[in-house]
Amino acid sequence: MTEQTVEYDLCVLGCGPGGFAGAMRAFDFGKHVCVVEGGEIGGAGVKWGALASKTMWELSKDYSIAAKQDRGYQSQHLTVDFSEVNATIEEAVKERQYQMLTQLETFSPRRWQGEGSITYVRGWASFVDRHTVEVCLDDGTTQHIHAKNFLISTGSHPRGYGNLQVDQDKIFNSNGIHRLKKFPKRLLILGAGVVGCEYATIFANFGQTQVHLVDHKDRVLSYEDRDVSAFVEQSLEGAGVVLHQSATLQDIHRRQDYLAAVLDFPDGHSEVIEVDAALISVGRQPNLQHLRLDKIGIDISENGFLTTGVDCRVDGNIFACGDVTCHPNLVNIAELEARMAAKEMFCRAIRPLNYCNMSAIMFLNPSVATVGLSEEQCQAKKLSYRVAYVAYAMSSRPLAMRAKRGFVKILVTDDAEMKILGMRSAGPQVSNVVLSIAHFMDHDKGAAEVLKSVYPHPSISETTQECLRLLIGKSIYKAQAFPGKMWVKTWNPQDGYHDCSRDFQVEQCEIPSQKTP
Ligand SMILES: Cc1cc2nc3c(=O)[nH]c(=O)nc-3n(C[C@H](O)[C@H](O)[C@H](O)COP(=O)(O)OP(=O)(O)OC[C@H]3O[C@@H](n4cnc5c(N)ncnc54)[C@H](O)[C@@H]3O)c2cc1C
Ligand SMILES: NC(=O)c1ccc[n+]([C@@H]2O[C@H](COP(=O)([O-])OP(=O)(O)OC[C@H]3O[C@@H](n4cnc5c(N)ncnc54)[C@H](O)[C@@H]3O)[C@@H](O)[C@H]2O)c1
Repeated sequence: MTEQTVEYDLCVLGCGPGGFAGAMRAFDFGKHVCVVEGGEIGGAGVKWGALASKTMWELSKDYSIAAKQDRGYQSQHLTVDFSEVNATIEEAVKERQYQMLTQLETFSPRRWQGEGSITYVRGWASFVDRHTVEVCLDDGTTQHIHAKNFLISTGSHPRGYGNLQVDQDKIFNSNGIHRLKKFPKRLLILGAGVVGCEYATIFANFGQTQVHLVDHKDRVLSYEDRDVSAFVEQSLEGAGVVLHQSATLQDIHRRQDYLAAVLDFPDGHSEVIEVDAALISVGRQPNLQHLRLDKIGIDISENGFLTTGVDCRVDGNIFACGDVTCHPNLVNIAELEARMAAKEMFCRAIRPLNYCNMSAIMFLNPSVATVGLSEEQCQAKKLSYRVAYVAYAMSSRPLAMRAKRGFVKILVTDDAEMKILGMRSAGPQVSNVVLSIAHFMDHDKGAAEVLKSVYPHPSISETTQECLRLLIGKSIYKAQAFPGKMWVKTWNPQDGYHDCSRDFQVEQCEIPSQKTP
C-alpha cells in the first residue's frame, strides 16, 4: 500500500490508550489502519496523566513507608530529590511509549508482510469530509488521509479556571506539574476531585510539601458516597493536608517569590493563603475544537462531548471513544470503547457495552476502589438495596500488614436473589477486592452464589468474602460484637434506612442440594 493512494479501512485520530487499542483491534481483523497522533504517543494515558501520576504515586508510597516510625524499623537520613523522582517517572513513560512505537513499527506496511497494516502519521488532524482528514505534519506540510471509517480518540485537556493563567512555572495543571524543579514548600491544589486528591496524597506522602486542597463543594470527591468522602478527608488530614471546603478561589496574585491565593467563603469572609506553587485540577474538556466537525455535520452535545450509542458510533462511519465522549474519563473505558468500535465496524459487535460494571481505583493513601452503583446513585434511582460494611481491621491480612484503615462496602438488591449492585472499598490492595466483585457483577451473580469460591488466606479478598457472608447472615465475626466495624442496613425509598445489624436469626438446618459454605 502506498500512503497517498490508499483508502484505509480505518483512520484513528489520536493515539492515547483509546486510539491505540482501537487500531490494534482493527488490525486483529486484518484491516489497514492509519493512526494520526499530533502530540506525544500515549496521550493522557501515559505522558500527561495515568501512567506518569501512578509512577509518582508508587514512588511517594514507597517513600512514606520508608519514613514510617511505628513498625520497629527506622530509616536514617532519608532524602528525596524531585529531579530524580521525575527522571524515574520519565523512564516509566518512555518505556511504555517505546512499546507502543515498537508495535506500530512492527506492523507498518514497510515491514509487515501479513494481513492488515498500521501506518503511523505524526501530525494534527482535522476533517475535510466524511472520508478524508487533513493532517498538519511536523515539518509544516499537510497530507490528506482517506478512510472508510474514523475513530475519534483525541482525548481531553485540563479545564481552565476563569482568566487564571496557567504558566506551568508557578501555576500548573496536570499536564505541567512534572515541570516543577523541586518540591514546593507550600502547594495549593484547586479541585478536590480525583486528580486533586491523588496529587494531594502524592505530595503529602513525600513529606516535603504543605498541601492546601481547595474545592467549592463541601467535601472531597463530592460525587462519591458521603462515607467515602469522609474516609478520604480523614486520610488526607491525617497526612497533614489542609482542606478548604466550600471555598471559591477569587484569584492568585503573583508576588516576587510566592503566590497569594484569595479564597472566598459562603459566610462572607475571605482568607489569603501564601504558597509557592498551585495546581489547577477542576476537571477536563474534550479535544474536539480543532477537528472541524462542522465539515462532517456532527454536533457536539450541550456539555461539549460527543454523543455515542452503545456501539460507540457517533454517526455513520464516524466512531468515538474515551475522553471525547460523555462517559467517565478512564483508560479502561477508552480502551473498551475503542475495541467495541472496531468490532462494530468490521464484524458487528455481539453485545453492547455495559457501563454499569465499570471499576476504578483512586490512588490515595490508602486507595479507594469503586465498581457499579454507589448508595447515592441507588437512592437517586429510588432503588431499594441492602448494604453491608466490614472494616479492614476485622481481617487477618490487614492486621498482619498493620494497615487497618480501610473497609469493604457491598450493595445488593433487597430481595431473595441479592444481586450485586456495586461496591466501595478503601485500603491497601483494593485492586484485588474490586476485581473479584466486578467479575461477579459481570456474571450477574448474587451474594450467596459468589460464596462458593474459596479465598486464599490470609488475603485482603477475605474481607470481601466476610462482607458477602454478612449480607446473608453467615459471617464468621458478628456485627453485634463489633458495632461500627461491621454493619448491615437496608434502604428503600419509602422508609429510608433500617439497621439490620442486630436482626440475628437462627439458621434452620436443612440438607440443601448444593451447599453454600
Ligand atoms: C493526572 C491524571 C491521572 C489519571 N489517572 C488515571 C488512572 O489512574 N486510571 C485511569 O483509568 N485513568 C486515569 N486518567 C484518565 C486517563 O488518562 C484518560 O481517561 C485516558 O487517557 C483517555 O484516553 P483517550 O485515548 O481518550 O485520550 P488521551 O489519552 O488524552 O489521548 C488522546 C491523544 O490524541 C491526541 N490528539 C488530540 N487531538 C488530536 C488531533 N487533532 N490530531 C491528532 N492527534 C490528536 C493527543 O495528543 C493525545 O495523544 C488520568 C488522567 C489524568 C489527567
Ligand atoms: N485514578 C483514576 O482513575 C483517575 C485519576 C485521575 C484522573 N482521572 C480522571 O480524570 C478526570 C478529571 O479529573 P479531575 O480531578 O480534574 O476532575 P473531577 O471532575 O474529578 O474533579 C474536579 C473537582 O474540581 C472541583 N471544582 C470544579 N470547579 C471548581 C471551582 N470553580 N472551584 C473549586 N473547585 C472546583 C469539583 O468540585 C471537583 O471536586 C476524572 O473524571 C477522572 O475520571 C481518573
